[in-house]
Amino acid sequence: MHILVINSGSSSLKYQLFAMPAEQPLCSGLIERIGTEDSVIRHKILTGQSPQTIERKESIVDHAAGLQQMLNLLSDSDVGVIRSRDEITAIGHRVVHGGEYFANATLITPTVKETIKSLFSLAPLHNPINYECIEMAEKTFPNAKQIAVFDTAFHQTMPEYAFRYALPDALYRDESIRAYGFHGTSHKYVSQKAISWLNKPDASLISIHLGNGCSITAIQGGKSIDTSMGFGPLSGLVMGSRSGDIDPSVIFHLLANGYSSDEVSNLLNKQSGMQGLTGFSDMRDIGKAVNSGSAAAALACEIYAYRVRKYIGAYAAILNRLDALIFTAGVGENDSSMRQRICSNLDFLNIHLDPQKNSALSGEIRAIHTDDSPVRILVIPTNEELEIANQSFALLHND
Ligand SMILES: Nc1ncnc2c1ncn2[C@@H]1O[C@H](COP(=O)(O)OP(=O)(O)O)[C@@H](O)[C@H]1O
Ligand SMILES: CC(=O)OP(=O)(O)O
Ligand SMILES: [Mg+2]
Repeated sequence: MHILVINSGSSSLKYQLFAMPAEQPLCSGLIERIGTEDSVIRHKILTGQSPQTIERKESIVDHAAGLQQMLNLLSDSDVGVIRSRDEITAIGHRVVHGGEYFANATLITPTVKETIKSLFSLAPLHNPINYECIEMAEKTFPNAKQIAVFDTAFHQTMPEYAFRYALPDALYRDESIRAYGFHGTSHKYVSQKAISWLNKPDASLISIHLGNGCSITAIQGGKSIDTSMGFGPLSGLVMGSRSGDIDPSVIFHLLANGYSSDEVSNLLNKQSGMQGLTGFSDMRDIGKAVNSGSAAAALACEIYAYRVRKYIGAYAAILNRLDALIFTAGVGENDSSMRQRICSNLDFLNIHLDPQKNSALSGEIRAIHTDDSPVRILVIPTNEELEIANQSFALLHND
């Protein structure tokens, strides 16, 4: 059975086609910097003796245009890996916000689509794009089952004292205002890898997902017990273009000074974070700016790392034990200097990074702590697509 997975993030679109249940990837792709002049599509064909990569640099204006490119490549007469669209049995979609409605992978029906739509305002960078991808996939693959896997699902195990805000009770009871948490598919995938690596099912872990969006999760015995994103994917860590934690008083001040609520939302979601501090949202551009002596870029990196360190301290306290830190996603997997900044001066928590191991490059799971570090530090490449394919396969087989 072939399952196509579509993972649309805020600035990227990732996809993989798997032969299931073998978990064999047939092709995969990544479209980055969507919405900019220098978008890149990297499409990998994995069916031959050695992988073949097609790379194209061109302006891809939005996720729909990216998805169309992917669909053309999948069934291309030269490089395509499927002959007919009917070869695809199911499409697994990453959907960011499932509110309190979805704790598991779900078959997409018109009612499910309406619910995803009703959550647009809670995840404005994500749910509308996820919805658009679902509609395009339904039109292109009318015979395939469409399945949604929600970022919020893994965090449904958080205890009430962690997911409730100190707001009037009615706001939770009547309007479902609470923390939901995001990147759950990624935190689940990498924490299960860490548990296997440590051979410790009851491990206390802190999973640090640093992509364009960033979040950190405390995990006890394979379950999320707290996470830095909340009602929407805006709180917590400093991100590519999102502010992370700020005092809500800033919002009242802006509203009182002529900003509309849409303008405040745009400011906090798209013009803040590293983008606001440096003019760049991509950590590779920020790294170049630091190397060429930009004081603003260096300060922004300090702010970014400091926020992560504060959360590591907080989560070590609530876990009351720490077996491993996990770094994952675009920045977490690739940016050794950011990992170094984050892990410096954490000796009090028994976290000791080995600079040499940290700077080694590898696409595999790897340990970067010193030999005598009581807390392990792991870099684990996330694979949200494989996790979504597995959950979709399980749903179709009622496992
Ligand atoms: N080699 C690298 N060095 C530093 N940062 C990188 C590198 N590769 C990717 N990144 C960062 O990863 C971010 C994207 O992460 P990713 O997890 O793919 O994001 P998302 O899924 O949120 O779109 C980019 O914005 C970039 O800053
Ligand atoms: C929820 C979220 O922030 O997702 P992404 O990192 O893919 O933008
Ligand atoms: Mg992502």
